[in-house]
Amino acid sequence: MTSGAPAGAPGSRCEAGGTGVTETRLLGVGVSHGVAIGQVRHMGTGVVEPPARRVTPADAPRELARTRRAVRAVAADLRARGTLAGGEAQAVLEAQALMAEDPELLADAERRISVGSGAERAIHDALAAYRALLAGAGDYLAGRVADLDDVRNRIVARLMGLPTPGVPDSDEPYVLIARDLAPADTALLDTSLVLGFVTEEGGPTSHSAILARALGVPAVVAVEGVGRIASGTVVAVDGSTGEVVVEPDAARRERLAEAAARRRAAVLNTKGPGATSDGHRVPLLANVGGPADVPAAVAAGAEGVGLFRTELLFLSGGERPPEVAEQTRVYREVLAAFPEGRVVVRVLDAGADKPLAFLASGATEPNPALGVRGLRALLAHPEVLAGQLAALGEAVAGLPVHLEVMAPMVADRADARAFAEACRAAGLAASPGAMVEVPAAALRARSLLREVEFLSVGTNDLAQYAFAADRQVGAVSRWQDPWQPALLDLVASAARAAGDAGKGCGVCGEAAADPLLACVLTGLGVTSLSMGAAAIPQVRATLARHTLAQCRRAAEAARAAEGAREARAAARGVLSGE
Ligand SMILES: C=C(OP(=O)(O)O)C(=O)O
Ligand SMILES: [Mg+2]
Repeated sequence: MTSGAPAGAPGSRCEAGGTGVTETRLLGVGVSHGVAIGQVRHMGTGVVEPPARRVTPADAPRELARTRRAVRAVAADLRARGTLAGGEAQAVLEAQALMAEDPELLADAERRISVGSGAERAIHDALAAYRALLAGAGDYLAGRVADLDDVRNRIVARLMGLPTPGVPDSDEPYVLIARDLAPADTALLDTSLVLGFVTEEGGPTSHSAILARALGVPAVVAVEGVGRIASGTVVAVDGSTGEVVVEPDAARRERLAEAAARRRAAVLNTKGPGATSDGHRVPLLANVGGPADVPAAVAAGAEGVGLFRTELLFLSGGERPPEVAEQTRVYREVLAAFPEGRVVVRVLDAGADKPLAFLASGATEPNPALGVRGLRALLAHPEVLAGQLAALGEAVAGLPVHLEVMAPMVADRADARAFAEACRAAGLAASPGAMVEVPAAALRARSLLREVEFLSVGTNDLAQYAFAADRQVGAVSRWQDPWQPALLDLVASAARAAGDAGKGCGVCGEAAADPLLACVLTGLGVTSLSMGAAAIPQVRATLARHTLAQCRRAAEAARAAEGAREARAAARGVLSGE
């Protein structure tokens, strides 16, 4: 058998032979690290096509009542799943429940019933119209189509008396394959049975990917043709390289199992603060969305919080921002969990994929990701920013924690100055910082650092804007790969400027959760890494195996490569070969 280096674009297929056994290797995008080997089971999310049953006007009230009951039951089920799952998943499931309960949707179904459609057909067609609107919106809304399809399948299945689509029944551990995993399912995956998962669609920042990392389950997304693998077939999933090997031969299974055991042992044996093997400190921090995420961060040994996404608090608040007292309570809960630690709170990042009615400009934006979002929205509504900074000031009073505050979507020095001035005006005793998410900010980091005390690179958005590749769209996931050398160049520019200014430059995007890339980022001069808690132990272990000089050489090799796959292979070559 010849394994060879991964070749081709994500989703490409190659045969490998050599010992008489033929394997099929599929390539996707590895989004959650680790290796899983096991039998395939498919997610039961096939579209249920309801019959075009005609009903008489006399039956219409009964059909409408059935529709209402089904919608209520599905929304309640989604909320119950959210309560069980907690954290980031809960907000996603709540959003799905709201989709199901949308009054416009019910009104459309009612219209269809009144002209003779049965309940299941009416809701199916009403959701199809809604879906077409979302898919055609050409922006972040298109990324919600999978969530909407899941809502449709659940309501239609309930009306037709079919089992709820979702995770397959199995007593044996398995590798889950799906077109795209709906949040309702990933939230409740039994990690003792699900060895890993593979999806045909999705990208590194899709819900499936984010939730897989939160669960600590190996995952590969954007694997073309994976839906055709028969149930029961054994596959090996490598969430680090993005490889899915169908019917791996004995030698490969052994190699992968050994590598997985080595990684597990390294994780168990590496404790303490983040550092390279020669003692260069790189604090490992957690990304949190609120107090619910804190226990996992503490358990993983996070040295603090590098990104507190405050949007969740605002997204659940409805028409108005949450009261200052409520904000203060929530912030204090997170701050109190890290005495003597560092907690970086990001002020509200609204707009684009996180729309909030009370911050909308009123004008419809043709491309919200390039519109009034992040800091731009806050500067247009200074009272919201002032309320948040006031709440933070009250929350930190008397606590020994080292609080830092940063702004999302800073584009230039004027933005950085406006944010630093707002912090000063609020009398907040916390260092102000700027997120580097816009290429202009990375290129002119030096100028931003005249206004703020630190930088934090958000690689998710930085990749989106550097490559003009919407982070919600699986079809452009190749450009969202944080190993893209152009992205590494931008990170290097920000880190060098911060180093020259004697200030810190962290990374808090998903890139920091990739253990190999964490070494490369360290080599580029990044001074702290913040990630979902589940990734911290593996990143700590990998960093502890390499010196700073090795990390620097790996960074140089990656930047010299022509593409993301080549960059990863080059860095791997340097780090495993030395
Ligand atoms: C950390 C980031 O912010 P978010 O994912 O919340 O937009 C990023 O863009 O990398
Ligand atoms: Mg961002």
